[in-house]
Amino acid sequence: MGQLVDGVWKDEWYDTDSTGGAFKRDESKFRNWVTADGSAGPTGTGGFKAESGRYHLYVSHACPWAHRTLIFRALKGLEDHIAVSAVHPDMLKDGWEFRTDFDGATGDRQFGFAYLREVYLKAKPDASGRVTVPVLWDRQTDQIVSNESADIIRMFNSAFDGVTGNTDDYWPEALRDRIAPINDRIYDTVNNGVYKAGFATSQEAYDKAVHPLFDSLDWIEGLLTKNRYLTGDRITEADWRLFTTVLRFDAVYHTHFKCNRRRIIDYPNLWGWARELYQWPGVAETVHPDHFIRHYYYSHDTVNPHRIVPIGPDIDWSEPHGRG
Ligand SMILES: N[C@@H](CCC(=O)N[C@@H](CS)C(=O)NCC(=O)O)C(=O)O
Repeated sequence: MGQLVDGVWKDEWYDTDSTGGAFKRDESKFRNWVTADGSAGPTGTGGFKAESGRYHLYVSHACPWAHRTLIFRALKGLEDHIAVSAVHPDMLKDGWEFRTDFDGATGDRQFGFAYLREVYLKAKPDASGRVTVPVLWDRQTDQIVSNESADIIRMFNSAFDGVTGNTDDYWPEALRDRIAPINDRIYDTVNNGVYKAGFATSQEAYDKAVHPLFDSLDWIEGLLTKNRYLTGDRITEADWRLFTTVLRFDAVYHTHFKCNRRRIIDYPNLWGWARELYQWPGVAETVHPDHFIRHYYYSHDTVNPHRIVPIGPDIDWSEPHGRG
């Protein structure tokens, strides 16, 4: 894996020497918003009106951040309006690639590029930073709208309602004060927490990540004992943001990232909740375990140098969830 420095690709792993062994995630660099009328969103510049066929989404089926955007695309009926290209699960010295020799890896359906970094360079020839998925591309102005999944799911939640007629709302006004702090804790300790534990190169950095991770899973189990969903009886973006990490936990993070105090199936309420979300209409079709199992065990050679993909647990996601 590598990154761009002033438009030039450098094959570099995360530098954890300067941070006491701790993994620090880069800030996303493209933060514009698609809105119903093209007015500016909370960050960036305006000019990105919600229109059918105008935007293209680049994802990896391995990536939990990109997976959120695919789930919102499905929940909001955007499949016919926003096309998708999916990278190959192996992320090696050239970063994400558009090879097609893996089921579900589509190649670059817009430009026929070989590497995702070419998409970044097309938008900004002197781009610097990590080349990450997801990326939302504007075909009309030929630029990246956003590479921040948390923003993209909010755009998908409402911007295209006039195009699709789907007004389902996962960021309801009345619950925002409840959702935001739950998102913050789950982002830091769970979504990003598994990466901080897994990419740590010192015991101290690992310990600092793994304890808050399991404290949060215990706290979430408590919430789901009382409530059907994280904020009560209504499913919100907080649930979907957590789901993509939970989905990968037992097969990948438990082993590969050493998050092995408990498995998700050891938490009865969290496990039932996870099955309910998996069984939600349209969601199972967005789940590609072959991509995420292959990606993590095969791509991170500092974590798993021999690239052996372990046998993995038998998990039945279609078992009735009993959350009714
Ligand atoms: N904040 C970003 C994070 C995206 C991200 O880190 N994606 C990972 C894949 S799971 C990636 O593309 N990493 C490539 C790299 O760091 O070089 C978001 O949520 O959209």
